[in-house]
Amino acid sequence: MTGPADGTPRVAVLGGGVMGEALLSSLLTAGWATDRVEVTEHASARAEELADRYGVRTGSSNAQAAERADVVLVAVKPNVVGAVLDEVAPVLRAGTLVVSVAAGLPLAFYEGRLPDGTPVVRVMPNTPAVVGKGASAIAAGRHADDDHLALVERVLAATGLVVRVAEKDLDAVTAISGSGPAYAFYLIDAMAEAGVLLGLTRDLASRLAVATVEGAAALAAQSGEHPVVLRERVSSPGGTTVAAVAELDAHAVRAGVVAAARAAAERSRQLGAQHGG
Ligand SMILES: NC(=O)C1=CN([C@@H]2O[C@H](COP(=O)(O)OP(=O)(O)OC[C@H]3O[C@@H](n4cnc5c(N)ncnc54)[C@H](OP(=O)(O)O)[C@@H]3O)[C@@H](O)[C@H]2O)C=CC1
Ligand SMILES: O=C(O)[C@@H]1CCC=N1
Repeated sequence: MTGPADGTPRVAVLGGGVMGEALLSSLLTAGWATDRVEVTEHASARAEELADRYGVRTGSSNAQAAERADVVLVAVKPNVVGAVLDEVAPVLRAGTLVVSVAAGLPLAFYEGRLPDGTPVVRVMPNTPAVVGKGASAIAAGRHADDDHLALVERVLAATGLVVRVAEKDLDAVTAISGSGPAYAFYLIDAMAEAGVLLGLTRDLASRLAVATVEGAAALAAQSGEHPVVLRERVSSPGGTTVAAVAELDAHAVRAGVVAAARAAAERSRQLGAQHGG
């Protein structure tokens, strides 16, 4: 693995949007010095905002940033990835690791556009990475070895859980953890709205909903018990919870979650076919 004397590879984050900023912030939290990270953005106002907030170099040239980098993190929308790869491919130094968070696009798409032998790793992160509570899955391309995966794990160290998967599983991962925070926010919003309907103030209902979902997730994680067991423990015979869960079943909420995840996985496959062909 190439890298400077201090062992910290130089990273270029291409695309400083929601996910690019999350990765930038986690790199700095993981100990990267500000002069080892740079970000490209084509909107100059956003580039300035990131430079001010994080003290890193920002610019608009993907090629210049990639040329200097040991690790190139692609964090643009799937429909822009092809153009960005065409910009950076001619200047990549041998051994530079390319890492992409784009949904759907297969590793073969990157390998076909980058110099032969370029190591590529796909990552599916999620937005709770911003608070160190993310869940990411990583999959290695043909030329990426264990050291490359270990480096990606180091890059993601401050984002939360990181798991290694086979590429074939990434559409499913995208449907569960990539898009999943939106399902949880949907539930939080619905619970808060219900609280308002029942007469609570919006502020109180929101705080209770957030703390309850956070607490339930922490209990599930720490106890290691099956969610059904944890749900049964909340459900007194003839009590309030069984009455509520019967309504969730009657409204097919479980089937709705399954259908939502299937739709997300299918959309991930479509994005790959649409922009990665
Ligand atoms: N958001 C999420 O929860 C997750 C997103 N992802 C993936 O992350 C990637 C980025 O998504 P997200 O951060 O949400 O999207 P954003 O739109 O927030 O970020 C993309 C950023 O890239 C900038 N950009 C566009 N074209 C270029 C270019 N040619 N060179 C440099 N920068 C450019 C955009 O600027 P401008 O807005 O001015 O066009 C924007 O700031 C996507 O591929 C997505 O699939 C993966 C997992 C989760
Ligand atoms: O909605 C999207 O396409 C991206 C990928 C996973 C989460 N957000």
